[in-house]
Amino acid sequence: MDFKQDFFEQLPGFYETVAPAGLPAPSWLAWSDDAAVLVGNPQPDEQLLQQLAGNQRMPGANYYAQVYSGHQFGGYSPQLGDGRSIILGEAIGPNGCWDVALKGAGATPFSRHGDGRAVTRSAIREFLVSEALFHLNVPTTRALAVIGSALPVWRETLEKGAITVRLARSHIRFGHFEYCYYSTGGKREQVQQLADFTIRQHFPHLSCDAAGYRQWFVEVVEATARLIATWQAIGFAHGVMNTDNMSILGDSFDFGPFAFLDTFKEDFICNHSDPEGRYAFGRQPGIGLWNLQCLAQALTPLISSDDLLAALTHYQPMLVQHYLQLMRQKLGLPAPAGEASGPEDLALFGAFTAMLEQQQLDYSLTLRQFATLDPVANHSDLRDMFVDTSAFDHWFTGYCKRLGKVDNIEQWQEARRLNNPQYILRNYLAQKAIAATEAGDTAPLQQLYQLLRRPYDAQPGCEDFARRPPDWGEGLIMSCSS
Ligand SMILES: Nc1ncnc2c1ncn2[C@@H]1O[C@H](COP(=O)(O)OP(=O)(O)OP(=O)(O)O)[C@@H](O)[C@H]1O
Ligand SMILES: [Mg+2]
Repeated sequence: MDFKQDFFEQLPGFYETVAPAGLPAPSWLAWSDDAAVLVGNPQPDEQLLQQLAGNQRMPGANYYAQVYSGHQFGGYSPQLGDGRSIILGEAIGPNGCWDVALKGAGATPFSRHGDGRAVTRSAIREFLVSEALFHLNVPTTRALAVIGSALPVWRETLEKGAITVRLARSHIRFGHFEYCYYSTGGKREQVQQLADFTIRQHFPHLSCDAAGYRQWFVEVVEATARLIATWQAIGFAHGVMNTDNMSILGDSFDFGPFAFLDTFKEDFICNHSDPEGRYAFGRQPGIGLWNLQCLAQALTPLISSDDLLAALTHYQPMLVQHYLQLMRQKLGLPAPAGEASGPEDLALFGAFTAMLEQQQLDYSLTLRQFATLDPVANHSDLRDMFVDTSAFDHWFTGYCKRLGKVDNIEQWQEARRLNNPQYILRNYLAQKAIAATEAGDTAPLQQLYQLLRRPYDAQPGCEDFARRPPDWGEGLIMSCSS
Protein backbone atom coordinates (compact mmCIF):
# COMPACT_ATOMS: atom_id res chain seq x y z
CA MET A 1 0.00 0.00 0.00
CA ASP A 2 1.19 3.52 -0.78
CA PHE A 3 0.38 6.18 1.77
CA LYS A 4 0.12 9.90 1.96
CA GLN A 5 0.02 11.64 5.29
CA ASP A 6 -2.17 14.71 4.90
CA PHE A 7 -3.91 14.54 8.28
CA PHE A 8 -0.65 13.72 10.05
CA GLU A 9 1.31 16.48 8.34
CA GLN A 10 -1.32 19.21 8.25
CA LEU A 11 -3.03 18.77 11.60
CA PRO A 12 -0.40 18.36 14.31
CA GLY A 13 -2.18 18.82 17.60
CA PHE A 14 -5.14 16.74 16.46
CA TYR A 15 -3.55 13.38 17.27
CA GLU A 16 -0.94 11.54 19.32
CA THR A 17 1.61 9.23 17.77
CA VAL A 18 1.51 5.67 19.09
CA ALA A 19 3.19 2.33 18.71
CA PRO A 20 0.87 -0.61 18.06
CA ALA A 21 1.21 -3.33 20.69
CA GLY A 22 1.05 -6.10 18.09
CA LEU A 23 -0.91 -9.33 18.04
CA PRO A 24 0.61 -12.74 18.87
CA ALA A 25 0.15 -15.52 16.30
CA PRO A 26 -1.95 -13.48 13.88
CA SER A 27 -4.01 -15.10 11.14
CA TRP A 28 -6.39 -13.85 8.46
CA LEU A 29 -9.97 -14.52 9.50
CA ALA A 30 -11.53 -12.50 6.69
CA TRP A 31 -10.41 -10.53 3.69
CA SER A 32 -12.37 -8.34 1.30
CA ASP A 33 -11.14 -8.37 -2.29
CA ASP A 34 -13.63 -5.59 -3.05
CA ALA A 35 -12.15 -3.33 -0.39
CA ALA A 36 -8.61 -4.25 -1.40
CA VAL A 37 -9.22 -2.81 -4.86
CA LEU A 38 -9.86 0.58 -3.22
CA VAL A 39 -6.31 0.74 -1.85
CA GLY A 40 -4.35 -0.57 -4.82
CA ASN A 41 -5.08 -4.28 -4.49
CA PRO A 42 -2.58 -5.47 -1.88
CA GLN A 43 -2.38 -9.23 -1.52
CA PRO A 44 -3.09 -10.91 1.82
CA ASP A 45 0.37 -12.40 2.25
CA GLU A 46 2.38 -13.09 5.39
CA GLN A 47 4.17 -9.76 5.32
CA LEU A 48 0.97 -7.76 5.06
CA LEU A 49 -0.50 -9.89 7.86
CA GLN A 50 2.36 -9.00 10.20
CA GLN A 51 2.14 -5.34 9.19
CA LEU A 52 -1.61 -5.03 9.74
CA ALA A 53 -1.37 -7.00 12.98
CA GLY A 54 0.97 -4.26 14.18
CA ASN A 55 3.91 -6.65 14.47
CA GLN A 56 5.98 -5.10 11.69
CA ARG A 57 6.20 -1.50 10.50
CA MET A 58 4.34 -0.70 7.32
CA PRO A 59 6.54 1.32 4.98
CA GLY A 60 5.19 4.84 4.46
CA ALA A 61 2.82 4.61 7.43
CA ASN A 62 2.67 6.79 10.51
CA TYR A 63 0.93 5.43 13.57
CA TYR A 64 -1.36 7.83 15.30
CA ALA A 65 -4.56 8.13 17.32
CA GLN A 66 -6.85 11.09 16.67
CA VAL A 67 -8.33 13.19 19.43
CA TYR A 68 -12.07 13.90 19.49
CA SER A 69 -14.85 14.25 22.02
CA GLY A 70 -18.58 13.89 21.71
CA HIS A 71 -22.06 13.66 23.12
CA GLN A 72 -22.71 10.14 24.34
CA PHE A 73 -26.30 9.25 25.19
CA GLY A 74 -27.06 12.94 25.47
CA GLY A 75 -24.20 13.95 27.77
CA TYR A 76 -20.94 15.57 26.77
CA SER A 77 -17.71 13.57 27.18
CA PRO A 78 -14.87 16.07 26.91
CA GLN A 79 -12.10 13.78 25.75
CA LEU A 80 -12.56 10.54 23.91
CA GLY A 81 -10.20 9.98 20.99
CA ASP A 82 -9.08 6.76 19.35
CA GLY A 83 -8.72 4.53 22.38
CA ARG A 84 -8.34 1.34 20.40
CA SER A 85 -7.86 2.41 16.83
CA ILE A 86 -4.55 3.33 15.25
CA ILE A 87 -4.50 5.14 11.93
CA LEU A 88 -1.68 4.50 9.47
CA GLY A 89 -2.38 7.35 7.04
CA GLU A 90 -4.28 7.72 3.80
CA ALA A 91 -3.71 4.81 1.39
CA ILE A 92 -3.67 5.92 -2.22
CA GLY A 93 -6.09 4.04 -4.43
CA PRO A 94 -7.15 4.24 -8.06
CA ASN A 95 -10.16 6.42 -7.21
CA GLY A 96 -9.09 8.35 -4.17
CA CYS A 97 -7.57 7.87 -0.77
CA TRP A 98 -8.73 5.82 2.20
CA ASP A 99 -7.66 6.16 5.81
CA VAL A 100 -6.41 2.80 7.01
CA ALA A 101 -7.13 2.13 10.68
CA LEU A 102 -6.27 -0.88 12.81
CA LYS A 103 -9.24 -1.15 15.16
CA GLY A 104 -8.20 -3.18 18.18
CA ALA A 105 -4.43 -2.63 17.83
CA GLY A 106 -3.78 -1.85 21.48
CA ALA A 107 -3.81 0.98 23.98
CA THR A 108 -3.29 4.61 22.99
CA PRO A 109 -3.09 7.80 25.06
CA PHE A 110 -6.91 7.93 24.72
CA SER A 111 -7.64 4.45 26.05
CA ARG A 112 -8.52 5.67 29.54
CA HIS A 113 -9.20 2.43 31.43
CA GLY A 114 -9.73 0.32 28.31
CA ASP A 115 -7.36 -2.31 26.97
CA GLY A 116 -7.27 -0.92 23.43
CA ARG A 117 -8.49 -4.21 22.06
CA ALA A 118 -11.31 -5.60 19.98
CA VAL A 119 -12.35 -9.25 20.08
CA THR A 120 -12.99 -11.74 17.29
CA ARG A 121 -16.75 -11.38 17.67
CA SER A 122 -16.87 -7.59 17.41
CA ALA A 123 -14.22 -7.48 14.68
CA ILE A 124 -16.14 -9.96 12.51
CA ARG A 125 -19.39 -8.08 13.04
CA GLU A 126 -17.75 -4.83 11.94
CA PHE A 127 -16.23 -6.53 8.90
CA LEU A 128 -19.46 -8.17 7.80
CA VAL A 129 -21.70 -5.17 8.26
CA SER A 130 -19.33 -2.71 6.59
CA GLU A 131 -19.21 -4.83 3.47
CA ALA A 132 -22.91 -5.75 3.66
CA LEU A 133 -24.00 -2.12 3.85
CA PHE A 134 -21.74 -1.22 0.95
CA HIS A 135 -23.35 -3.86 -1.23
CA LEU A 136 -26.78 -2.60 -0.16
CA ASN A 137 -25.81 0.84 -1.47
CA VAL A 138 -25.63 2.40 1.98
CA PRO A 139 -22.81 4.96 2.49
CA THR A 140 -20.34 3.36 4.87
CA THR A 141 -16.79 2.86 5.98
CA ARG A 142 -15.31 -0.33 4.58
CA ALA A 143 -13.40 -3.27 6.01
CA LEU A 144 -10.34 -4.75 4.37
CA ALA A 145 -9.73 -7.62 6.74
CA VAL A 146 -10.12 -9.22 10.12
CA ILE A 147 -7.00 -10.51 11.78
CA GLY A 148 -7.44 -13.03 14.57
CA SER A 149 -4.90 -13.91 17.21
CA ALA A 150 -4.06 -15.97 20.27
CA LEU A 151 -4.25 -12.93 22.56
CA PRO A 152 -6.59 -13.49 25.53
CA VAL A 153 -8.95 -10.55 26.05
CA TRP A 154 -11.50 -10.35 28.86
CA ARG A 155 -14.98 -9.17 28.09
CA GLU A 156 -17.92 -10.88 29.80
CA THR A 157 -15.95 -14.07 29.23
CA LEU A 158 -12.47 -14.80 27.98
CA GLU A 159 -12.25 -14.06 24.26
CA LYS A 160 -9.52 -13.64 21.67
CA GLY A 161 -8.09 -10.33 20.48
CA ALA A 162 -8.60 -9.33 16.86
CA ILE A 163 -8.18 -6.35 14.58
CA THR A 164 -10.57 -5.02 11.97
CA VAL A 165 -8.69 -3.19 9.26
CA ARG A 166 -11.04 -0.32 8.56
CA LEU A 167 -10.94 1.84 5.45
CA ALA A 168 -12.65 5.21 5.75
CA ARG A 169 -12.85 8.10 3.34
CA SER A 170 -12.26 10.09 6.49
CA HIS A 171 -12.18 9.42 10.23
CA ILE A 172 -13.31 12.96 11.01
CA ARG A 173 -16.40 12.83 13.20
CA PHE A 174 -18.80 15.44 14.50
CA GLY A 175 -16.89 14.91 17.74
CA HIS A 176 -13.65 16.23 16.25
CA PHE A 177 -15.29 19.64 15.87
CA GLU A 178 -16.82 19.45 19.32
CA TYR A 179 -13.38 18.81 20.76
CA CYS A 180 -11.95 21.88 19.00
CA TYR A 181 -14.83 24.03 20.17
CA TYR A 182 -15.14 22.97 23.80
CA SER A 183 -11.45 22.48 24.55
CA THR A 184 -10.64 26.04 23.43
CA GLY A 185 -13.64 27.74 25.00
CA GLY A 186 -15.19 28.34 21.59
CA LYS A 187 -12.22 29.95 19.84
CA ARG A 188 -12.21 30.04 16.08
CA GLU A 189 -8.68 28.98 15.16
CA GLN A 190 -8.81 25.21 15.64
CA VAL A 191 -12.37 24.82 14.39
CA GLN A 192 -11.39 26.69 11.25
CA GLN A 193 -8.20 24.69 10.80
CA LEU A 194 -10.16 21.45 10.89
CA ALA A 195 -12.97 22.78 8.70
CA ASP A 196 -10.45 24.02 6.12
CA PHE A 197 -8.78 20.62 6.07
CA THR A 198 -12.12 18.82 5.72
CA ILE A 199 -13.23 21.11 2.91
CA ARG A 200 -9.93 20.88 1.02
CA GLN A 201 -9.87 17.09 1.27
CA HIS A 202 -13.52 16.17 0.86
CA PHE A 203 -15.48 19.15 -0.44
CA PRO A 204 -12.99 20.50 -3.01
CA HIS A 205 -15.74 22.28 -4.92
CA LEU A 206 -16.16 24.66 -1.96
CA SER A 207 -13.97 27.54 -0.89
CA CYS A 208 -12.62 28.12 2.60
CA ASP A 209 -14.45 31.38 3.19
CA ALA A 210 -17.76 32.45 4.73
CA ALA A 211 -19.83 31.33 1.74
CA GLY A 212 -17.92 28.04 1.53
CA TYR A 213 -18.33 27.24 5.24
CA ARG A 214 -22.05 27.96 5.03
CA GLN A 215 -22.54 25.70 2.03
CA TRP A 216 -20.33 23.02 3.56
CA PHE A 217 -22.57 22.73 6.60
CA VAL A 218 -25.63 22.51 4.34
CA GLU A 219 -23.95 19.59 2.58
CA VAL A 220 -23.10 17.87 5.86
CA VAL A 221 -26.73 18.26 6.98
CA GLU A 222 -27.98 16.82 3.70
CA ALA A 223 -25.53 13.90 3.64
CA THR A 224 -26.55 12.98 7.19
CA ALA A 225 -30.23 13.18 6.28
CA ARG A 226 -29.69 10.91 3.27
CA LEU A 227 -27.73 8.41 5.36
CA ILE A 228 -30.45 8.11 7.96
CA ALA A 229 -33.20 7.90 5.34
CA THR A 230 -31.25 4.99 3.87
CA TRP A 231 -31.03 3.25 7.25
CA GLN A 232 -34.76 3.66 7.79
CA ALA A 233 -35.57 2.27 4.35
CA ILE A 234 -33.27 -0.73 4.65
CA GLY A 235 -34.33 -1.43 8.25
CA PHE A 236 -30.96 -0.83 9.90
CA ALA A 237 -30.55 0.16 13.54
CA HIS A 238 -27.11 1.57 14.35
CA GLY A 239 -27.47 1.43 18.10
CA VAL A 240 -24.84 3.96 19.25
CA MET A 241 -25.50 7.22 17.47
CA ASN A 242 -23.24 9.28 19.69
CA THR A 243 -21.75 12.33 18.00
CA ASP A 244 -18.33 10.69 18.11
CA ASN A 245 -19.73 7.96 15.87
CA MET A 246 -21.12 10.36 13.25
CA SER A 247 -18.91 10.75 10.20
CA ILE A 248 -18.60 14.26 8.79
CA LEU A 249 -19.12 12.71 5.34
CA GLY A 250 -22.38 10.97 6.20
CA ASP A 251 -20.96 7.45 6.10
CA SER A 252 -22.20 4.72 8.46
CA PHE A 253 -19.47 4.57 11.09
CA ASP A 254 -18.50 2.42 14.12
CA PHE A 255 -20.46 -0.80 14.25
CA GLY A 256 -21.15 -2.19 17.68
CA PRO A 257 -24.55 -3.51 18.70
CA PHE A 258 -26.20 -2.72 15.33
CA ALA A 259 -29.00 -4.88 13.99
CA PHE A 260 -31.09 -5.22 10.88
CA LEU A 261 -34.77 -5.46 11.68
CA ASP A 262 -36.29 -8.90 11.59
CA THR A 263 -39.90 -8.23 12.55
CA PHE A 264 -40.68 -4.60 11.80
CA LYS A 265 -40.70 -2.75 15.10
CA GLU A 266 -40.62 1.02 15.26
CA ASP A 267 -39.22 1.14 18.79
CA PHE A 268 -36.75 -1.70 18.31
CA ILE A 269 -33.67 -1.27 20.53
CA CYS A 270 -30.56 -3.18 19.52
CA ASN A 271 -28.27 -1.91 22.26
CA HIS A 272 -28.32 -3.54 25.70
CA SER A 273 -26.87 -0.37 27.20
CA ASP A 274 -29.77 1.74 25.95
CA PRO A 275 -32.75 0.56 27.99
CA GLU A 276 -34.63 3.81 27.38
CA GLY A 277 -34.31 3.49 23.65
CA ARG A 278 -32.62 6.77 22.92
CA TYR A 279 -31.22 5.10 19.80
CA ALA A 280 -34.26 2.94 18.99
CA PHE A 281 -34.81 2.33 15.28
CA GLY A 282 -37.66 4.81 14.92
CA ARG A 283 -35.80 7.52 16.78
CA GLN A 284 -32.82 7.58 14.45
CA PRO A 285 -34.14 10.44 12.28
CA GLY A 286 -34.65 12.68 15.32
CA ILE A 287 -31.26 11.75 16.76
CA GLY A 288 -29.60 12.61 13.46
CA LEU A 289 -30.95 16.14 13.79
CA TRP A 290 -30.00 16.34 17.47
CA ASN A 291 -26.45 15.35 16.56
CA LEU A 292 -26.32 17.95 13.80
CA GLN A 293 -27.41 20.55 16.33
CA CYS A 294 -24.42 19.57 18.48
CA LEU A 295 -22.20 19.97 15.45
CA ALA A 296 -23.79 23.32 14.65
CA GLN A 297 -22.99 24.55 18.15
CA ALA A 298 -19.36 23.59 17.61
CA LEU A 299 -19.30 25.53 14.35
CA THR A 300 -20.61 28.79 15.82
CA PRO A 301 -17.13 30.35 15.75
CA LEU A 302 -17.15 29.89 11.97
CA ILE A 303 -20.72 30.20 10.75
CA SER A 304 -23.40 32.60 11.96
CA SER A 305 -26.23 31.20 14.04
CA ASP A 306 -28.75 32.27 11.42
CA ASP A 307 -26.89 30.38 8.72
CA LEU A 308 -26.52 27.32 10.91
CA LEU A 309 -30.22 27.31 11.73
CA ALA A 310 -31.09 27.82 8.07
CA ALA A 311 -28.92 24.85 7.11
CA LEU A 312 -30.57 22.65 9.73
CA THR A 313 -33.96 23.31 8.12
CA HIS A 314 -32.71 21.25 5.14
CA TYR A 315 -32.57 18.13 7.27
CA GLN A 316 -36.15 16.99 7.48
CA PRO A 317 -37.18 17.69 3.87
CA MET A 318 -34.05 15.96 2.59
CA LEU A 319 -34.61 12.95 4.83
CA VAL A 320 -38.25 12.63 3.83
CA GLN A 321 -37.54 13.12 0.14
CA HIS A 322 -34.81 10.50 0.14
CA TYR A 323 -36.86 8.05 2.19
CA LEU A 324 -39.80 8.48 -0.18
CA GLN A 325 -37.56 7.84 -3.16
CA LEU A 326 -36.11 4.66 -1.64
CA MET A 327 -39.47 3.31 -0.51
CA ARG A 328 -41.04 4.00 -3.90
CA GLN A 329 -38.27 1.94 -5.46
CA LYS A 330 -38.86 -0.86 -2.98
CA LEU A 331 -42.60 -0.93 -3.54
CA GLY A 332 -42.45 -0.17 -7.23
CA LEU A 333 -44.36 3.09 -7.24
CA PRO A 334 -43.64 5.50 -10.07
CA ALA A 335 -42.05 8.82 -9.19
CA PRO A 336 -44.85 11.36 -8.89
CA ALA A 337 -45.17 14.24 -11.33
CA GLY A 338 -44.99 16.86 -8.58
CA GLU A 339 -44.27 16.75 -4.88
CA ALA A 340 -48.01 16.59 -4.24
CA SER A 341 -48.07 12.88 -3.53
CA GLY A 342 -45.38 13.10 -0.80
CA PRO A 343 -47.76 13.08 2.17
CA GLU A 344 -49.98 10.40 0.57
CA ASP A 345 -47.00 8.17 -0.13
CA LEU A 346 -45.64 8.68 3.38
CA ALA A 347 -49.04 7.67 4.75
CA LEU A 348 -49.10 4.61 2.48
CA PHE A 349 -45.64 3.51 3.64
CA GLY A 350 -46.52 4.24 7.26
CA ALA A 351 -49.66 2.11 6.97
CA PHE A 352 -47.56 -0.67 5.43
CA THR A 353 -44.97 -0.75 8.22
CA ALA A 354 -47.68 -0.38 10.89
CA MET A 355 -49.42 -3.40 9.40
CA LEU A 356 -46.17 -5.40 9.45
CA GLU A 357 -45.59 -4.42 13.06
CA GLN A 358 -49.12 -5.34 14.12
CA GLN A 359 -48.93 -8.69 12.41
CA GLN A 360 -45.31 -9.31 13.44
CA LEU A 361 -44.07 -9.73 9.91
CA ASP A 362 -40.48 -9.67 8.82
CA TYR A 363 -39.56 -6.37 7.16
CA SER A 364 -37.11 -7.58 4.51
CA LEU A 365 -38.87 -10.83 3.67
CA THR A 366 -42.19 -9.09 3.14
CA LEU A 367 -40.59 -6.53 0.84
CA ARG A 368 -38.75 -9.23 -1.06
CA GLN A 369 -42.14 -10.71 -1.91
CA PHE A 370 -42.70 -7.72 -4.20
CA ALA A 371 -40.07 -9.21 -6.53
CA THR A 372 -42.55 -11.89 -7.58
CA LEU A 373 -45.76 -9.94 -7.08
CA ASP A 374 -48.12 -9.40 -9.98
CA PRO A 375 -50.46 -6.77 -8.56
CA VAL A 376 -53.21 -7.51 -11.08
CA ALA A 377 -52.96 -11.21 -11.83
CA ASN A 378 -51.66 -12.74 -8.60
CA HIS A 379 -51.01 -11.28 -5.22
CA SER A 380 -51.85 -14.35 -3.15
CA ASP A 381 -48.26 -15.13 -2.07
CA LEU A 382 -47.96 -11.68 -0.57
CA ARG A 383 -51.47 -11.74 0.86
CA ASP A 384 -50.91 -15.15 2.45
CA MET A 385 -48.10 -13.72 4.57
CA PHE A 386 -50.66 -11.69 6.50
CA VAL A 387 -52.84 -13.11 9.24
CA ASP A 388 -55.30 -10.24 9.11
CA THR A 389 -56.02 -10.43 5.40
CA SER A 390 -58.77 -7.83 5.55
CA ALA A 391 -56.26 -5.24 6.84
CA PHE A 392 -53.98 -6.29 4.00
CA ASP A 393 -56.77 -6.05 1.42
CA HIS A 394 -57.60 -2.55 2.57
CA TRP A 395 -53.97 -1.44 2.27
CA PHE A 396 -53.48 -3.24 -1.04
CA THR A 397 -56.44 -1.51 -2.62
CA GLY A 398 -54.88 1.89 -1.86
CA TYR A 399 -51.50 0.64 -3.06
CA CYS A 400 -52.87 -0.59 -6.40
CA LYS A 401 -54.66 2.71 -6.92
CA ARG A 402 -51.41 4.61 -6.38
CA LEU A 403 -49.46 2.11 -8.51
CA GLY A 404 -51.64 2.48 -11.60
CA LYS A 405 -50.95 0.39 -14.65
CA VAL A 406 -47.72 -1.59 -14.90
CA ASP A 407 -46.68 -1.89 -18.54
CA ASN A 408 -44.09 -4.62 -18.30
CA ILE A 409 -44.52 -6.83 -15.26
CA GLU A 410 -41.23 -8.76 -15.71
CA GLN A 411 -39.26 -5.53 -15.77
CA TRP A 412 -41.19 -4.21 -12.80
CA GLN A 413 -40.51 -7.36 -10.79
CA GLU A 414 -36.82 -7.31 -11.70
CA ALA A 415 -36.55 -3.74 -10.42
CA ARG A 416 -38.19 -4.82 -7.14
CA ARG A 417 -35.72 -7.69 -6.88
CA LEU A 418 -32.85 -5.24 -7.22
CA ASN A 419 -34.24 -2.99 -4.50
CA ASN A 420 -35.27 -5.56 -1.90
CA PRO A 421 -32.46 -7.80 -0.67
CA GLN A 422 -32.79 -11.53 -0.31
CA TYR A 423 -30.02 -11.62 2.29
CA ILE A 424 -29.38 -9.22 5.12
CA LEU A 425 -26.94 -9.56 7.99
CA ARG A 426 -29.29 -10.87 10.63
CA ASN A 427 -27.73 -11.10 14.07
CA TYR A 428 -28.23 -14.83 14.34
CA LEU A 429 -26.45 -15.38 11.01
CA ALA A 430 -23.51 -13.27 12.16
CA GLN A 431 -23.47 -15.14 15.44
CA LYS A 432 -23.37 -18.55 13.76
CA ALA A 433 -20.45 -17.48 11.58
CA ILE A 434 -18.65 -16.05 14.61
CA ALA A 435 -19.16 -19.20 16.68
CA ALA A 436 -17.75 -21.36 13.89
CA THR A 437 -14.79 -19.03 13.43
CA GLU A 438 -14.07 -19.09 17.15
CA ALA A 439 -14.13 -22.88 16.95
CA GLY A 440 -11.55 -22.78 14.15
CA ASP A 441 -13.77 -23.06 11.07
CA THR A 442 -13.92 -19.93 8.91
CA ALA A 443 -15.95 -21.56 6.11
CA PRO A 444 -19.36 -20.37 7.42
CA LEU A 445 -18.01 -16.82 7.70
CA GLN A 446 -16.77 -17.04 4.13
CA GLN A 447 -20.10 -18.33 2.90
CA LEU A 448 -22.05 -15.59 4.67
CA TYR A 449 -19.69 -12.90 3.42
CA GLN A 450 -20.05 -14.15 -0.16
CA LEU A 451 -23.85 -14.00 0.11
CA LEU A 452 -23.73 -10.48 1.49
CA ARG A 453 -21.63 -9.38 -1.46
CA ARG A 454 -24.61 -10.17 -3.70
CA PRO A 455 -27.57 -9.52 -1.42
CA TYR A 456 -30.11 -9.30 -4.22
CA ASP A 457 -29.27 -12.60 -5.96
CA ALA A 458 -30.98 -15.69 -4.60
CA GLN A 459 -28.32 -18.40 -4.36
CA PRO A 460 -29.35 -22.02 -4.75
CA GLY A 461 -28.91 -24.02 -1.56
CA CYS A 462 -28.83 -20.91 0.64
CA GLU A 463 -32.52 -20.72 1.52
CA ASP A 464 -31.68 -20.90 5.23
CA PHE A 465 -29.85 -17.59 5.03
CA ALA A 466 -33.01 -15.87 3.85
CA ARG A 467 -35.04 -16.85 6.91
CA ARG A 468 -35.68 -14.84 9.95
CA PRO A 469 -34.25 -16.20 13.21
CA PRO A 470 -35.70 -19.56 14.17
CA ASP A 471 -36.12 -18.34 17.75
CA TRP A 472 -37.22 -14.84 16.85
CA GLY A 473 -38.56 -12.91 19.79
CA GLU A 474 -35.87 -14.36 22.00
CA GLY A 475 -32.20 -13.63 21.77
CA LEU A 476 -32.87 -10.97 19.17
CA ILE A 477 -30.71 -8.45 20.97
CA MET A 478 -27.17 -9.68 21.16
CA SER A 479 -24.66 -9.13 23.88
CA CYS A 480 -22.48 -6.66 22.08
CA SER A 481 -19.70 -5.56 24.39
CA SER A 482 -16.92 -4.96 21.95
N1 LIG B 1 -11.44 -1.61 24.57
C1 LIG B 1 -11.24 -0.30 24.55
N2 LIG B 1 -10.07 0.21 24.95
C2 LIG B 1 -9.83 1.53 24.95
N3 LIG B 1 -10.73 2.44 24.54
C3 LIG B 1 -11.91 1.99 24.13
C4 LIG B 1 -12.23 0.61 24.10
N4 LIG B 1 -13.50 0.48 23.63
C5 LIG B 1 -13.94 1.73 23.37
N5 LIG B 1 -12.99 2.64 23.65
C6 LIG B 1 -13.10 4.09 23.50
O1 LIG B 1 -14.33 4.53 24.03
C7 LIG B 1 -14.88 5.57 23.21
C8 LIG B 1 -16.25 5.19 22.70
O2 LIG B 1 -16.21 3.91 22.10
P1 LIG B 1 -16.98 3.47 20.80
O3 LIG B 1 -17.45 2.10 21.05
O4 LIG B 1 -17.89 4.51 20.30
O5 LIG B 1 -15.81 3.50 19.70
P2 LIG B 1 -15.00 2.33 19.10
O6 LIG B 1 -15.92 1.28 18.64
O7 LIG B 1 -13.95 1.89 20.06
O8 LIG B 1 -14.23 2.99 17.89
P3 LIG B 1 -14.68 3.75 16.54
O9 LIG B 1 -15.63 4.84 16.92
O10 LIG B 1 -13.36 4.26 16.04
O11 LIG B 1 -15.26 2.74 15.61
C9 LIG B 1 -13.86 5.80 22.11
O12 LIG B 1 -13.01 6.83 22.52
C10 LIG B 1 -13.14 4.49 22.05
O13 LIG B 1 -11.84 4.60 21.51
MG1 LIG C 1 -16.89 4.97 18.40
